[in-house]
Amino acid sequence: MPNLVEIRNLHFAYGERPILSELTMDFPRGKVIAVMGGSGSGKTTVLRLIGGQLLPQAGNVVVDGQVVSEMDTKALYRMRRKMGMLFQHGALFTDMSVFDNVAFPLREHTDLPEQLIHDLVLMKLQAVGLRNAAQLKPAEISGGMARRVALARAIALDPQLIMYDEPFAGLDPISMGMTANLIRKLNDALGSTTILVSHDVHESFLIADYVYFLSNGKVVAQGTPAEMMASTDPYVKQFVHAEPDGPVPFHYPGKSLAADLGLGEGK
Ligand SMILES: Nc1ncnc2c1ncn2[C@@H]1O[C@H](COP(=O)(O)OP(=O)(O)OP(=O)(O)O)[C@@H](O)[C@H]1O
Repeated sequence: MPNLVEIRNLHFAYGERPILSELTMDFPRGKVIAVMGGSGSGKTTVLRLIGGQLLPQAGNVVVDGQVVSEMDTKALYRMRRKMGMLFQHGALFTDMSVFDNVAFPLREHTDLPEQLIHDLVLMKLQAVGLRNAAQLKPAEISGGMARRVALARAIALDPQLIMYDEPFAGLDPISMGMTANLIRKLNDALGSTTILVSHDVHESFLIADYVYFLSNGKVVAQGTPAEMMASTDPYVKQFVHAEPDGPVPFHYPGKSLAADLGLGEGK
């Protein structure tokens, strides 16, 4: 199967509230795929469905040929071991050194001897340029460095699939560029597949092979970054060129301000 992950005709609702509908997406092996869209468009929900933390009401998520909703607990656990995740605000353990943070998944999920864990951790830290920071505590390094440590931790088990949720959030431009390059380099070095949830167009387009745009729980546009840059679709244009006005409304849907102020106009 050329795709490591496939989503087919998926519907998902939180209780009564529909979040994703008729969602079909492909995540080909070896590629970096960006999932973009405005706040609340359902991007994080897609990651949770792929990780099996949420189950769809209809349709399927297939990971490495297996339907996630049909997996038993053991199979789910096996699958998750092959996934590295870097969550939004994915914090480091503050009372542990950089070294111990990266060693954590190895100690938790494997029976490898401590000497081997030591070497593996140093290799991961070397890959993110922080081998010499191994003994520092998270409070002693910058925000950009902390993000790189979190990256090293996410790839500690050499995952087949790496999922990042807003990895650039809160970073300065230099750290952002560095993190983006690392995401691409780590994907290629590990021969893995990367799903990158972000609303940062510049960084995502630099490293992604393919881009999906979500709006209101649906794919509204997809293609290579170059295709998206050239797109005349109003949604894509608004997003790519950061235009404040367009198909994406600024206001959360509901009553009009006039109605709320009791001015009687509309609802
Ligand atoms: N546990 C939950 N229960 C009910 N609704 C939820 C829950 N988690 C998220 N939602 C809603 O689902 C919608 C999609 O959320 P999701 O986090 O997937 O969006 P997102 O595209 O990742 O947004 P952002 O970029 O702001 O993180 C939002 O409207 C959110 O309010």
